[in-house]
Amino acid sequence: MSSAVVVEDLRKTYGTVRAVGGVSFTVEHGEIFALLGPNGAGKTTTMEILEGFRTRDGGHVDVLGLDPGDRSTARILRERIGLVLQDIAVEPYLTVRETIARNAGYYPAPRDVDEVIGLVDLAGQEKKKVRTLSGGQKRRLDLALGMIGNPSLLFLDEPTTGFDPNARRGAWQLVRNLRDAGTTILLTTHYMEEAQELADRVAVISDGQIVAEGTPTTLGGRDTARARIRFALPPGSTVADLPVVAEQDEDGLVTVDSVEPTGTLHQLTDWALRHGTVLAGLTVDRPSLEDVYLTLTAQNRSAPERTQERSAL
Ligand SMILES: Nc1ncnc2c1ncn2[C@@H]1O[C@H](COP(=O)(O)OP(=O)(O)OP(=O)(O)O)[C@@H](O)[C@H]1O
Repeated sequence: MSSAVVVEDLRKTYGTVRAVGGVSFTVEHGEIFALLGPNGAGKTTTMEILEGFRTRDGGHVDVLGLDPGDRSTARILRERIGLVLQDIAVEPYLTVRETIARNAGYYPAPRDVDEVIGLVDLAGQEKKKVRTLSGGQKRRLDLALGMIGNPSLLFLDEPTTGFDPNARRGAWQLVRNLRDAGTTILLTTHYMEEAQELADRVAVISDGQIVAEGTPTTLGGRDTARARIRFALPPGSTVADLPVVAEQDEDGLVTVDSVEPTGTLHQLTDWALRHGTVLAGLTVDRPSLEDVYLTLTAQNRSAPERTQERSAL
């Protein structure tokens, strides 16, 4: 079976602003794919083109075997995708149940309304008018509207913004359950933890271009990056006493960067035991997804400035 979404060399410009400058990626059936990127990177523009809400200037796009720019198949596509957008207009004077039931009527084979109310954890709130919902409850209603049509492909644009930590974890489980039941999910998020927890694969988009793509654990060489070993310098010792090269910060914490942490740790713990001391607060880390993301997007942001500096010389 072909991929759920294929994007090749997608381009979109608004006036003089290049929003998307040659983006390519694929989303396989049954996976959760996350687009990460700073404000204005081009995520929403990309999503809107895939959803059929925005025209493209160039490139090839295939969503569930259809071209979202083709008006003749727009209705078929609309029935097979679900949308959770950043700002969904809903009738404020309808109740939660009425809103979900009304949207169910737009699809040929919708999910059961009460089942969906339960899934998004709005049971007990179904008689509330939409205008009285809290921000997080409103967002859960958005999720309900995205999934009521039983879509093959669900677009989630910053799905958990405004959620408290418990609600966020609940929403993550719901999204995983949808994926496990066969729904393909394409999401944007600003929360690295969300991408780490949910995504099978991520692409980082910066200034209209994809700067890295991979699994949350391997993105940007995270898995092979140097490990960072940290601990408190034992009393009476200096960094020069340690058996490896180390740096000490003003709080007394020692940092050792290592390409081979097993051996380095062995040297350090052996040294500590021989000196009858401990490496207090010992931790071993690789760069977090956020570290990698910040490096990737900072490199991209600073590139035009460097060009300017060079040209000023
Ligand atoms: N309708 C529009 N008209 C003109 N420029 C636009 C329009 N929509 C977006 N842009 C511009 O295109 C660029 C990409 O915007 P886009 O909304 O796609 O980014 P984003 O990655 O979704 O950002 P955010 O994380 O803030 O939602 C930005 O420079 C933005 O100002």
